[in-house]
Amino acid sequence: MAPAPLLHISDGTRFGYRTGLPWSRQSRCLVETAQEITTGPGLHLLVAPNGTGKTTLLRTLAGLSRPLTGTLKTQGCVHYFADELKADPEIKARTFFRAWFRSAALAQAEKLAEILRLDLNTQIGKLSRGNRQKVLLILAEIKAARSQGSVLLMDEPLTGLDAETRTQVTQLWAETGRTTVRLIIMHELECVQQADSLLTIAHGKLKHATTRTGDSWMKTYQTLQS
Ligand SMILES: Nc1ncnc2c1ncn2[C@@H]1O[C@H](COP(=O)(O)OP(=O)(O)OP(=O)(O)O)[C@@H](O)[C@H]1O
Repeated sequence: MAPAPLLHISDGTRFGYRTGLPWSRQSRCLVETAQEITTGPGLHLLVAPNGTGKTTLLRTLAGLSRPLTGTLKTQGCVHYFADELKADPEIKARTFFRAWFRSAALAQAEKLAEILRLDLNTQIGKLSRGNRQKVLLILAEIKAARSQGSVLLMDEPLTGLDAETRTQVTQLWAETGRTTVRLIIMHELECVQQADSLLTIAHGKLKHATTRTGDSWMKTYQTLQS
């Protein structure tokens, strides 16, 4: 059996970007860990104000850039999804899924489309923003489910979805895929009933809460930010 997926960030790891010419590179740190952080299978939310470095952090965890200092460890198959679906606008959603999946996986994708009220016969370019996000969400779910232990990193996948769908999706995340580490950047914390932890960036430090403060993750977020 494959080991459980996990995500580990050592204490003192710094995330940011490098500027300047190769012989005079300068590092700009956006966020650093104030504690060692380990997340196992479950739903983990990354919520922080605009411009604090969430996307930079997620891209670094996905291996698309290096941390400025420190070490990261991911165990499992890492899937990273940026905030917008990149696909040929002329193909129908159904054709898109047929290109990715076969048999049982395709049936799961079609089932999920039905649950989320996505019309598979519309060209991707003619879908609304929210409906395009559903295509991305379904792709992510099925890809993660097909791997033996996945680390699923998603950047604002709920943007553009209506309130009912947001609640539906966050419930689905909480109830399914206990073999997947999901780290999700979002701003829509009010729609989350269940999650396993919350990460936030406050004053340049990455903070991690594994239990709720009070009766909501929103309250936990406010406490960590204060
Ligand atoms: N390679 C780079 N070169 C220059 N600036 C950069 C680079 N990477 C990130 N930044 C800057 O760092 C800041 C944080 O960016 P990032 O996209 O990680 O924030 P964010 O928290 O995801 O923001 P938002 O919530 O608005 O999506 C931004 O001001 C961005 O322009």
